[in-house]
Amino acid sequence: MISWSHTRIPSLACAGRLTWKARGYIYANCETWYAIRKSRVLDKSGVGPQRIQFRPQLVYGREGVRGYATINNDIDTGLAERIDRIPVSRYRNFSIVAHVDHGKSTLSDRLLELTGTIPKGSVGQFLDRLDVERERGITVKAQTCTMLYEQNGEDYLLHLVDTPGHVDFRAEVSRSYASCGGALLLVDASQGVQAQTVANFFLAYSLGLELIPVINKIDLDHANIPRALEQIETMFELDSDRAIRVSAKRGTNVETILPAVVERIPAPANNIEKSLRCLLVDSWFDTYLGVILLINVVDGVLKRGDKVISAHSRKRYEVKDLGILHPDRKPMPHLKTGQVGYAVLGMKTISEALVGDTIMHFGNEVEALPGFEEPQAMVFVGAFPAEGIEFQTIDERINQLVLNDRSVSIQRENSNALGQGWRIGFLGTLHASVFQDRLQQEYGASLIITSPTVPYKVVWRDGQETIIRNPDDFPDPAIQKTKVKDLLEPMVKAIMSFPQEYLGDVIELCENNRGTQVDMIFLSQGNQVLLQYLVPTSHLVDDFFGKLKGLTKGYATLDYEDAGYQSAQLVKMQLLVNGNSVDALAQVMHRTLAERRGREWVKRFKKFLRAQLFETVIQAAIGSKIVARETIAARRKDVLAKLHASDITRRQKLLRNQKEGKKNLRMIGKVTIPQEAYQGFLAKGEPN
Ligand SMILES: Nc1nc2c(ncn2[C@@H]2O[C@H](COP(=O)(O)OP(=O)(O)OP(=O)(O)O)[C@@H](O)[C@H]2O)c(=O)[nH]1
Repeated sequence: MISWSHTRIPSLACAGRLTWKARGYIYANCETWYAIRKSRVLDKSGVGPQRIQFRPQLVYGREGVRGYATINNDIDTGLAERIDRIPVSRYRNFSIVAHVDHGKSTLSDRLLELTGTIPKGSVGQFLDRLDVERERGITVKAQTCTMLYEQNGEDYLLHLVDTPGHVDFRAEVSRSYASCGGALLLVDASQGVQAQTVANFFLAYSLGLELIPVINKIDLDHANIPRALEQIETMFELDSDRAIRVSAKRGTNVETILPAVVERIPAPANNIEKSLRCLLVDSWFDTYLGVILLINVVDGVLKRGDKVISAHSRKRYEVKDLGILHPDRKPMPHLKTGQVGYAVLGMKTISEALVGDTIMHFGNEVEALPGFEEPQAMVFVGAFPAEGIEFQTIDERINQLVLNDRSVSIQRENSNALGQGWRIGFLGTLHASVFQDRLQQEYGASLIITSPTVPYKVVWRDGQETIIRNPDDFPDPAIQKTKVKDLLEPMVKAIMSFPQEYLGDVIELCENNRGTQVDMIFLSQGNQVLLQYLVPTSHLVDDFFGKLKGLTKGYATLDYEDAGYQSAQLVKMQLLVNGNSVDALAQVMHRTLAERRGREWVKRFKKFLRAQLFETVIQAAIGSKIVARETIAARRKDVLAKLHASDITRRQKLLRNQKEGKKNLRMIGKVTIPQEAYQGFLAKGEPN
């Protein structure tokens, strides 16, 4: 019988020579795993490599096999000197931007292979390191990688950023643009320009980035290269003759990309003599090292042991470690102007690392860099532990996850129906579902998640403004009458792209969702339409994209941007069970939707609520006004079961007593709402 023991191994930074008994699993984080995979794994006699199996989170070997892997954490002086010899004029910082699934991560893999940064045939989509990214095939976090590229006998230092394509993660894209001189604008030849290609293009263009159009997936049978070329020319006014045609999957023609990068993307400005200014681009938490920062050295040189100060918090730190991501952390003696790399300053919590902050030399402080706007949560949900799960356990888990996803905002909340929980804010619905998946995947936690809600704004008569993230906090009609001046709802500008034949249906969908048309452009000789509508965010998060895809047989793509607040007739609808409000289910909505939704709600909740011993009344109410009502008859206990059929007086007495008893019950009794009723009501399906 095999008995497995569990051994934790130190992370790369503190590991020198790693030995383990392969009788047990060794848990390793992704980077350590990759380092082990690359290092030679030998058995005791040095014969190896042994049959060791690798998976991202796990390294394990056959029973009885002993082995060791050597992980080198010293500075690779050869590499450091090679990088040092490269002048800043031969640095190129660029990102790959595209619509979802147009092949950014696949192309990144090819470029990493071409430059020898990763071995050929590595695990696909190398820069998508999170499990959830691999499983869903989407990039959630922007990833940076340094590559060395030789051309005509000269070395170039390239910094590549693989950005997420999905609109929820747009903040990641704009942050990564800040350290880039240009971008590869990737277009799938079979799909052509899509909504997010347009949005990403305008973002890059507004920042003055040099764009190189790349047509990908030319290997596909249904690739339509002329259409893609025509679209980039008419839409973006980019010279289609200079577009590069590749198949990232097969590697066809990808070798022409890097020479174009070298030729067309400008080097970062050379400010090596200036005082140090590093822009904090990203941060993440490592159990062993604490907070790791991704920095862009805008001016000067940052060295190990340097004393630095944060422009934002004025806290002082010492540089404990720094280096490049190649693709894992490779320690270096210093990072120079134009370089993008990691730094460990000994920060204990992620809240110390404010993205957009400027790090400067202590005692030589200069003007801070402009920084970034923090992305605002666009959708909120209430989350509550399911029955049998401790609040404290999940609380720790959720906070751990938030450590690595700063864009998630979290606050504790209390519900009369579901107990203690959290109100969690996300950048969008995909972001919310990715986060839930991560929770379930990484911790196996089960949660009850309430319907998504958007942040409404209340303007009070005294001029103050409040953002309402929890529908329960929305002012009641009585308070509105006396104290509220205006109620506003958040809006988005939705950009949709789809074949023209669906135009009528899509316009109807937008109008039904209280949309206002902004613009309409016909592309590809009128075959493709680019439609822009102003839509309330609450409608967008209510599966607008799902409905759009359904109408267009999956051909439509959607992108959106924040369009501020607009005055609206808003009401809070509550669900009452025997007169008691179920706070976790309250929702704010437009007045015109209230009656229909109210009727749907009470019908739906009735389906999931089991009959009680007394009559149960389910109502949808706006303030004191009831808009819909359903009744569940009392569950009748058969009090006559043991009675002889002919005993009529006794029979009537028993029934009379039962009726009386129920009356009392109704007065004092509380409806027991099982958690499955909430779960069922909030989920999309029907009861079993
Ligand atoms: N046939 C073909 N498929 C490709 C090519 N490039 C990428 N793909 C496939 O397209 C799908 C999406 O590729 P990814 O590289 O994950 O796309 P992405 O743009 O990084 O996706 P997000 O990170 O979600 O935005 C994968 O199934 C790839 O295998 C190509 O040149 N030819």
